[in-house]
Amino acid sequence: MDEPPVLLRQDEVEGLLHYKDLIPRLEVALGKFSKMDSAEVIQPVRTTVPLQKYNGFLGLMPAYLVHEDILCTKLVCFYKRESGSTLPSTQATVLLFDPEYGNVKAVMDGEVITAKRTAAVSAISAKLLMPAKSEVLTILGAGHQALSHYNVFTETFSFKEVRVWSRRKEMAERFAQSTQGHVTVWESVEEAVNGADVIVTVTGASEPVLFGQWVKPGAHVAAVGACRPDWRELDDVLMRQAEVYVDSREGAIAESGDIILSGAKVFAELGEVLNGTRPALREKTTVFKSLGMGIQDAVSAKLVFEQWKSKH
Ligand SMILES: NC(=O)c1ccc[n+]([C@@H]2O[C@H](COP(=O)([O-])OP(=O)(O)OC[C@H]3O[C@@H](n4cnc5c(N)ncnc54)[C@H](O)[C@@H]3O)[C@@H](O)[C@H]2O)c1
Ligand SMILES: O=C(O)[C@@H]1CCCCN1
Repeated sequence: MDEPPVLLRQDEVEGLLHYKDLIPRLEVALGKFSKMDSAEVIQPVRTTVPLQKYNGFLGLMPAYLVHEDILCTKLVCFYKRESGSTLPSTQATVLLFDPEYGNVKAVMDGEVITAKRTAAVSAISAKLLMPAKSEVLTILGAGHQALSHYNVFTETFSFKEVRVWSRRKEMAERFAQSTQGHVTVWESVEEAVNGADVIVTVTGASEPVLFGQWVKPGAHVAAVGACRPDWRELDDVLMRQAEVYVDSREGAIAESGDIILSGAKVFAELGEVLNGTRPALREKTTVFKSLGMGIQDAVSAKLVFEQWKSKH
């Protein structure tokens, strides 16, 4: 307990955190979260501190998984950046504690954890909710989350076609050059999503970029951006015509502009589907509205720490 915390840099976390280990643990954690049992999982809705001067927020994301004895918090700054800005839109650090003594066991980069656990949860949503025969994946946005989503979606599923759109075409082209498999670049969102079975929205937009009239009936949308109550990625038509799933109802009604401003009803949490207490309406148009949860960072951090310990 008196040992100083281990410091794990981004490249170390990258080498220690793998989707095949992460996804099953996230599924267990999401299921436990949705049982709403505070003897099992304690996770307050994230606290946000506005950084108005810089168009951003500091988010504090503590969580305690009681049975697994994982106490963790992520500290994440996120910003709305102007087009062409070279500044990062997210910077995160994760602290893993010894819950008995209260000391910090590890301080680790939170960028890779945020990228991988968010994409992994979207892949869980797609596994449950995308059409049984899904051939076309469209990614809207071409940043960090776009790449982690591309990686886990192509690792987990077999799409025939992967498309990307970004508000700056050169960024979409750069993205397509950086991926292992073939990705086609599209100039408009409308064309990019035409006929798509799965659509991932990973933009920094605060106004809708995806409109319901363009979305194929029965498609699945994993909506990852727009994490403030007045920010949108999806329009009212899509929000009202889709069955809406979330990671946390409490988080969604506090933080999601797409849900609050459209008046859409939340059908279920992903954890409820995993627990079998709410159905996966795969044949309907579905939206998974992701906001991100502290327990996702906690299980990721524990995994990284276990892997690191097994090598030292
Ligand atoms: N749900 C979660 O758990 C979670 C976790 C991390 C990040 N996020 C969110 O995901 C989004 C993407 O994060 P990232 O790390 O990939 O960011 P990034 O900065 O690496 O990429 C952002 C992408 O969005 C595009 N973009 C920015 N503003 C836009 C606009 N107004 N209209 C259209 N496109 C726009 C950029 O061109 C870029 O392609 C952000 O909104 C971020 O807050 C969500
Ligand atoms: O859950 C997260 O880590 C992110 C941080 C940035 C804003 C949206 N949610």
